[in-house]
Amino acid sequence: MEADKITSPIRIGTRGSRLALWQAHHVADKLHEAGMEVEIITITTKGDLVLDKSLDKIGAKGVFTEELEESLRNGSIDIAVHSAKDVQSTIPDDLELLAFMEREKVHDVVISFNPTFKLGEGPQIIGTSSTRRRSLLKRFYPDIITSECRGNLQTRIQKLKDGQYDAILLAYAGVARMQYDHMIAQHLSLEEFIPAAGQGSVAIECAKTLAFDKKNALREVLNHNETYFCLVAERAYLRTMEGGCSIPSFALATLEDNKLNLRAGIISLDGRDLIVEELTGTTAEAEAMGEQLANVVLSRGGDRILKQIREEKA
Ligand SMILES: NCc1[nH]cc(CCC(=O)O)c1CC(=O)O
Repeated sequence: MEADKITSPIRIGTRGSRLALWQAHHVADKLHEAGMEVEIITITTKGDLVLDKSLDKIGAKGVFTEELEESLRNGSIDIAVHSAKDVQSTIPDDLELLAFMEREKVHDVVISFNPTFKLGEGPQIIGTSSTRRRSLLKRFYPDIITSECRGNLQTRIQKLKDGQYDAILLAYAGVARMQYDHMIAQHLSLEEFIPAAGQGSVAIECAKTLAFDKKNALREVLNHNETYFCLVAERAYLRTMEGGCSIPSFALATLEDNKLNLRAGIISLDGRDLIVEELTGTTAEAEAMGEQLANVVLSRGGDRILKQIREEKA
């Protein structure tokens, strides 16, 4: 079936945060350009409701995805749109990731109302809810005090405005998409702050039972091949590390001249123990590279860090 032969509107399921809606509209625009009718359906997830707990304490996997996945199963939506970073490393058997959209810049940024703010200059309180960012801050800026900062981007920026922190750390992608660029005080280097697997890309999920022709038409319009291979590698790494967002692991794949490069690692919660390894291969090896690199990281001390994190959390 060609795109122009799909007659009923594609029902796009999304969370209700402004960033989620931006992503859903981004998908809708692409499908529309390709001649498809679309409908956006907003669904509230547990991650949107429970704002007083750190993500690693809510515990359940897929706090931002569960309700959307239920809607895919019962057929009330055709596709679910997620920040790729928020999608569990293993998705349920009856669902599949249909596409990864072209990535935005992948790095983290410092957001502050003080335009001359720089990390590490004097005593500072930094808001972040990510164990990865917290651990990396402790390593590279040992004098910094980190403080929980959850909620959607608007909520976090409001907390910053209220004076709860001197600055907060966010992914550039969300900041750019919400047009908060003017509040960026510092761009963090990819050498030190390796992003979380999937950061900056939008993932499209569907039920395996979605009509074959519909899947093909959607994939054709929404998938970005280069991004796809990078995310396959990063997500294979995450899965093999037994990731989940509570583990401070990170992975960044890049593709240049048909060579896939994967840099990934893990850091202890106190920031003292950092392991970063790197691998180069072909796009056909993306999945295997992720698995292999995870095993290298595990064998070079990653298993020790994971064990220590599990003990600290227990
Ligand atoms: N877990 C929250 C989340 N999921 C995706 C993004 C940012 C945009 C992206 O990486 O696609 C964010 C916020 C952040 O980390 O700043």
